[in-house]
Amino acid sequence: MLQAPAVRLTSLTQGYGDRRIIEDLDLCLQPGVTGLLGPNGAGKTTLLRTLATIAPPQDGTLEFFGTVVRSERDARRARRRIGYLPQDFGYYPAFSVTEFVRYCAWLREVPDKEAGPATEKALAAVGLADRAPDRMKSLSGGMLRRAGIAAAIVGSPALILLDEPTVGLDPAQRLDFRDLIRSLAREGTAVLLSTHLVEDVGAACDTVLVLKDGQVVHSGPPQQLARQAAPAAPGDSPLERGYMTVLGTHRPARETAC
Ligand SMILES: Nc1ncnc2c1ncn2[C@@H]1O[C@H](COP(=O)(O)OP(=O)(O)OP(=O)(O)O)[C@@H](O)[C@H]1O
Repeated sequence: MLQAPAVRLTSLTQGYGDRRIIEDLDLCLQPGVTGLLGPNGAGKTTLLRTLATIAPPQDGTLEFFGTVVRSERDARRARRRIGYLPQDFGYYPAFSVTEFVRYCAWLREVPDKEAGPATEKALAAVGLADRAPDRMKSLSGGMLRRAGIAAAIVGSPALILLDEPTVGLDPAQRLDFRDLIRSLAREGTAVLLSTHLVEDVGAACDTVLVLKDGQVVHSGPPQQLARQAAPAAPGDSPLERGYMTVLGTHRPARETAC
């Protein structure tokens, strides 16, 4: 039997008040790493917040692992399986790194017995085991970001939403981060990675979505995006040129991968 996709959006409309940011969007996410590229203001964060069930859709259907979200109760149930790293995440400065990640595990209702080992595992995965007892306020910007990544992956959620997770990471940590999300994907996790770093997408993603004005204008493997590159398109790599090319042409394409 075919497995239900991690996420299925049908005719999603989302915005702020009367302002529509995303309109009539269909989208399907499978296990693996999906990169989400798009210019500033394209609607990436709006999409991630919707998938994190922070803001209910203005219209359309949101489905996780085959179950449609129809109520706050459904949303809460879905949230147990979703790890989310917002672009700007809040934390109590006086919390230790362990307390912060454990608190995020508690918010996601990771069972008490599992929360301790899961916290240790998540901190080890982002290379922060040695800073576990330190206060959050003592971390550097890149370390804070890694603590946020640990909070998103703690308890092994089946769907992980990451909003610009590699901002502030040094090159070695970015390479480790790519390894981390690839290994999560191998275990069957669906990872949605919103980023402006095209090379992260080329190195770590199975699929790339390009969002422009709230519409998916390209969907497919990174190699396919690279093949779109027009000879005169700006960029330092085929993938960057392909990205710039599809942004320039803006052909709305329905995402129908599953
Ligand atoms: N809370 C809000 N209230 C009103 N408008 C908002 C709000 N948050 C975002 N917007 C608007 O929604 C649009 C999409 O913003 P969003 O943050 O989703 O884009 P993005 O693709 O994540 O951009 P960036 O790459 O700059 O992070 C923008 O025009 C933005 O001004």
